[in-house]
Amino acid sequence: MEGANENAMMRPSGLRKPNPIKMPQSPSRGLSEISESQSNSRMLPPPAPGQPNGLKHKLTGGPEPMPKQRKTLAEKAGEPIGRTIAAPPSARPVSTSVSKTLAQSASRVPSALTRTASTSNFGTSVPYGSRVPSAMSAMKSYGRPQTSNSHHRSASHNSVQRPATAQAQRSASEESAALKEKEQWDYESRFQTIESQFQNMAKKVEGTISEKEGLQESINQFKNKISELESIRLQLTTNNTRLQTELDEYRGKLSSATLALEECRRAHSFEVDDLRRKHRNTTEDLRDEHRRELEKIHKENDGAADKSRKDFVIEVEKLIKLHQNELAELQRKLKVEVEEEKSKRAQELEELQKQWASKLHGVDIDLDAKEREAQKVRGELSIITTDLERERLLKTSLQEKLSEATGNNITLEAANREMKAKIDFLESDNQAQSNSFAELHRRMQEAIESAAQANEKLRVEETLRRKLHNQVQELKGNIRVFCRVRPTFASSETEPANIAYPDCETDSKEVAVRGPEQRTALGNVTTSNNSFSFDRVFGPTSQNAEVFEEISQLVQSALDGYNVCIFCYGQTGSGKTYTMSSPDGMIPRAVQQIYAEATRLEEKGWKYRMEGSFVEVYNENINDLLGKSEDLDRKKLEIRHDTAKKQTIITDVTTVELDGPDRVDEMLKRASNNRSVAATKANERSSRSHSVFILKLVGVNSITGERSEGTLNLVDLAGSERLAHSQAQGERLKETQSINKSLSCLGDVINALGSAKENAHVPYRNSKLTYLLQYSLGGNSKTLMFVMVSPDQAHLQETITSLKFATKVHNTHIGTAKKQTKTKD
Ligand SMILES: Nc1ncnc2c1ncn2[C@@H]1O[C@H](COP(=O)(O)OP(=O)(O)OP(=O)(O)O)[C@@H](O)[C@H]1O
Repeated sequence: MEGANENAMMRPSGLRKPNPIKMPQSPSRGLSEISESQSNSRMLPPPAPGQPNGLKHKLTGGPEPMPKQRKTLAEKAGEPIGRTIAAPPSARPVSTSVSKTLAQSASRVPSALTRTASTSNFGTSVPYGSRVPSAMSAMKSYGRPQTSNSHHRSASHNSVQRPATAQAQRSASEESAALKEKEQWDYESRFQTIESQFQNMAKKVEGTISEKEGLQESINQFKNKISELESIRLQLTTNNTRLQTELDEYRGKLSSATLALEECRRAHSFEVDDLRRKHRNTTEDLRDEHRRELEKIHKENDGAADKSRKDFVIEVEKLIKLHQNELAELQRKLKVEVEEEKSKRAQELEELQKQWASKLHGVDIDLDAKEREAQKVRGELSIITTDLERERLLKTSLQEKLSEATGNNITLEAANREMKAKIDFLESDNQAQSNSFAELHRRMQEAIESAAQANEKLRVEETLRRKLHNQVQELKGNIRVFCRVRPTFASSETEPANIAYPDCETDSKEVAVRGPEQRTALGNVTTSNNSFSFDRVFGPTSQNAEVFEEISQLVQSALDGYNVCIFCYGQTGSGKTYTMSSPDGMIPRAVQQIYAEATRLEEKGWKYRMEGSFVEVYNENINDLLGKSEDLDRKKLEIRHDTAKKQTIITDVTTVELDGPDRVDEMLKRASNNRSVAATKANERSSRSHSVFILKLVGVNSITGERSEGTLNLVDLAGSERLAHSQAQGERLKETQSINKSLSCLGDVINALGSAKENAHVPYRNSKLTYLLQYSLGGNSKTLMFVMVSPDQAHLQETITSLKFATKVHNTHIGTAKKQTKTKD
């Protein structure tokens, strides 16, 4: 039993398990200590008779040597461990199955020989504990489950658990024995480790040997194959020689056969030529015979052919008709299709045209936009070019100025030097200069003060002048009458009337007109002497300037804030328009004077604003002479009165701000043009309507705070000839009637104004003219009437009538005029 245990305890390395201390062992523990390799060695079959272990050596085929007798642990206890491991037993039992597998694998691995060579020295070249990569990889590829390290780890693990089991079984009192036992177990674990390492190495050696065997086997196989191939080669060489001989024989036969064939071919060609010749002759004979027979048949068949031809023609005609019908049908269908196609195409074309047109339109728009952009760019370019040119010019001028300035600078420097010299000179007498400067300053102050006093005096005097002026005007009467006789024309067909100016050298207030001859009942011819007296009489030689001098006082009154009305009365052609609206007439002169006076008054603190409008009263309608000519007699203008402000307003009338004397010329021209356009409808429009030039003057004195609002009305009345004398009819009659009415109303108004009764009714509303001039006639205004007289004998009666009417006006005394002024609070 002990011997069996000893065998079981034998390790593959040949080392015995140390067992110096007798320990009770359990069967399970003994089993756990048996390694796989041990198990394998124990499972080997019993050795055959005559063989040490019953196995044959794989390479040599000889009997497997008996495993070396291993020393017991007690025997090896004194030997060093490293030596035992470094020199493992050369002959190790090898597992047959493993060797076979390795040999088979080696035949598949090309580098097996190399590896075999390297592994042959493994036992001596690989030190303890080192890893051999090739051996390891080989082992891995053969499906070995564990590396030497892992095996080592499991062994270590077992060694740790074992003392714990032993410790559980020992008694607590034998501590020293336990210590010894522990040391012994340490040795045990070390032996186990060494054992497992040995096993790994043995396995590696086994693998290498198997590889070697496999390779040897392969070499033998190759050798066999080479000998086989050598025998095949020898056989083929023999065959080749035989075949070469045969080939030579066949070549000889072939040349003889070729010669025979050539001869046959020649003979055959001769035969063929003969046959061809014969055939040609035969063919010719047959053709002649056939031609003859054909001619014969033709002759026989001509009749039948005619008939069949006719049938054929009929058939063809039928077919043609059928074909034509089909063709017509097809043409009709084709036409319909063509029509449909055409309409379809036309629609498509239309759509395309529309699309194209829209595209074209878009392109046009784009083009326009581009063109505009181009124009804009061109404009900008031209502006830039202009700017550039200007800049260039500026640069040139600046350069010139610079050179000039440089010159000036030099001059100034020279002057400066001169001045410095002068200053140096003057500084020498500085005190005297200062005194004289102070004296000069004092004198200047005195002069300024006296100028201010003078200005103040002037303002006071201006106010006084206005007062005195008004008093003078009042003394003269608020309605004055001037008479003007126009010169006779050389071209005049009538005799001049007998008009005398008795006091033309002195006062020029009287005019004497010798009346027409009258025959008395006794047959005597007498003439009446009509003498008239007015505020002023202007003879035919008088000029507009002279006339204006007299009325300029009234214009001044308008500036001073009075309503002034100057009107011309007289028959057609007596010179009313000439006096009023000619280039040097009253209207332009009045405006010029107003401007001159307004400018003069500016230094006295007055600032004037002037507005002008020009209307006509025609057939009791108000027309705007500064408006559109086509609006004449169509556009209705209304007269409104502001009773509080005593002002007259005409609705929708054109008002022009007269910011310069030239503007009045424009106004007069425009009015004249409008009237001439209207004259095409009714002859001599200016003669048949009253024109009223209205100039509103608003002045403000910024020093005194005074404010004045005056109106200057310059009225050119229509011709005053009597209805009986004018012999007018139709439209002209209507015109004349309205003129006479308005003139009559004017007389009535003046008469009413001159009546002694206070607050007497003044019939302004009876005519448009008097209604328009309501605030310019009467107590609150200054009125001047020009009675214009024709010097012609033919107009004598009208002249006397006009002069009588003027005398009536002159004899009217109108109340005191009131100034339209306001003062600042
Ligand atoms: N003082 C004058 N000196 C020179 N020519 C004059 C004078 N007065 C009038 N005339 C001329 O006499 C003509 C008629 O004058 P004007 O047209 O002024 O008359 P009128 O009274 O305005 O006539 P109507 O009533 O038709 O307008 C014009 O050719 C004008 O130049």
